[in-house]
Amino acid sequence: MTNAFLPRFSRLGTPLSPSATKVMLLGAGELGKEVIIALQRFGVEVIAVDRYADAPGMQVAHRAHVVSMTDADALRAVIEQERPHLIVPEIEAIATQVLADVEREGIAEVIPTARATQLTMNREGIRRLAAEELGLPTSPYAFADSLEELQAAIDSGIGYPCVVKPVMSSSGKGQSVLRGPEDVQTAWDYALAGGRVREARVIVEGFIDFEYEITLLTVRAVGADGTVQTAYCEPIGHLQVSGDYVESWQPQAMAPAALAAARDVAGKVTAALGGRGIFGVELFVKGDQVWFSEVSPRPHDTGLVTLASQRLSEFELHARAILGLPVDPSLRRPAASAVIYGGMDQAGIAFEGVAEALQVPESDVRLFGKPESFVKRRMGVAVANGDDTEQARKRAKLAASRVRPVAG
Ligand SMILES: Nc1ncnc2c1ncn2[C@@H]1O[C@H](COP(=O)(O)OP(=O)(O)OP(=O)(O)O)[C@@H](O)[C@H]1O
Ligand SMILES: NCC(=O)N[C@@H]1O[C@H](COP(=O)([O-])[O-])[C@@H](O)[C@H]1O
Ligand SMILES: [Mg+2]
Repeated sequence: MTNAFLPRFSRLGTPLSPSATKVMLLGAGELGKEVIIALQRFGVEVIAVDRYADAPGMQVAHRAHVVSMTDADALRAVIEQERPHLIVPEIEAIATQVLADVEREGIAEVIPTARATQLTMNREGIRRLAAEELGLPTSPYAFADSLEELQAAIDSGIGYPCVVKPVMSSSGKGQSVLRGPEDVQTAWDYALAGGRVREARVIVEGFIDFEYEITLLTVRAVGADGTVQTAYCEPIGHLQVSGDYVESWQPQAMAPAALAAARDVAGKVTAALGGRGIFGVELFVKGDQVWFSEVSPRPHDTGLVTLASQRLSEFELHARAILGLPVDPSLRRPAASAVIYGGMDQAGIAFEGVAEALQVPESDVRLFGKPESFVKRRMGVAVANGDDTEQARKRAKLAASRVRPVAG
């Protein structure tokens, strides 16, 4: 399966002509926007799909469709209408059975594989694969379908502190840390409200008292000998607030043994998911010890830092890998990223202070162009280079702080 479609890409077509190499992005947020730009630099014809109009990626794609991607019939219809060669999921909330069907029927290749998207959209799928099939170190965990089951799981081994998350959620939605029995009811209610689907199922994880956490961007791409090979970017350190990333930097210094363990875990989990493309492997680290947390079979938000740090950003690496082209994961210069939030609930906001932000040495700003702002919606990011990550972090934070969202 992996190589079946590759011969098509030994040549790249002309967009909007019969020879076009056509790629459909399912999800067209800030990460997809950068992937689309990278694909278009190779003359790929790109179709962006998302649940709302004027999503960031739609603004740079050849065509766009507004589709509820969790609606299997609607998703199937847009795929049949467009007939892309490659389907590139950019978010988790997708009717993944449709992806499995179109892959099996040979209609399109799914990046990295339909199975990878199915396993990672639900925390249970990826956690059982990693811990039970691959034997990778993870936090202790259990699944629960009711408040009583949750309490029983905590009492019979997970203990406190622990973390409760809906099995289907992302960006920290519905997630909370429990310090004692008094927190269980609140955590359960919060998880039910924050899940992506109306499913009352949660994972409860033992709290890992890590020193730092990283994203290890791992690329599976076709090498010179025609087989898929694995390449690792330098580790990305990041800071999360309420389960959502606010700052990231690269490289994160690691003890050699911890780095080796991190690569080992990332290599095993990405090999099990298969296919081509970039993966964001999330790991917790303490000393030489490494725990697998989760993996995105697509570019990772903390990887926005690679826009400044690497010769090829994670988005360019993804584009190359999926097209069967060679990759280079090397770091160019230490860098950091800092998130710019909307700060208000309003459509069509504006941004002041960009000129002042760009006065910061070696800085850059990306404004995603999301049509509607929410207080905690990520609307942009500042990135900056430095002689080391400490300097880069200071610069990125300073640049981000100078960008002021204002009512349009
Ligand atoms: N078991 C744990 N022990 C300690 N910290 C944890 C644990 N699980 C999650 N966290 C913290 O919460 C953050 C978010 O968790 P996780 O990645 O599982 O959520 P998510 O909703 O999938 O977020 P995203 O979609 O942004 O990756 C982690 O990066 C980490 O900082
Ligand atoms: N952690 C996953 C992640 O960062 N995904 C990125 O955020 C967008 C959704 O943003 P929105 O919620 O503001 O629409 C997604 O489309 C993707 O680019
Ligand atoms: Mg995560």
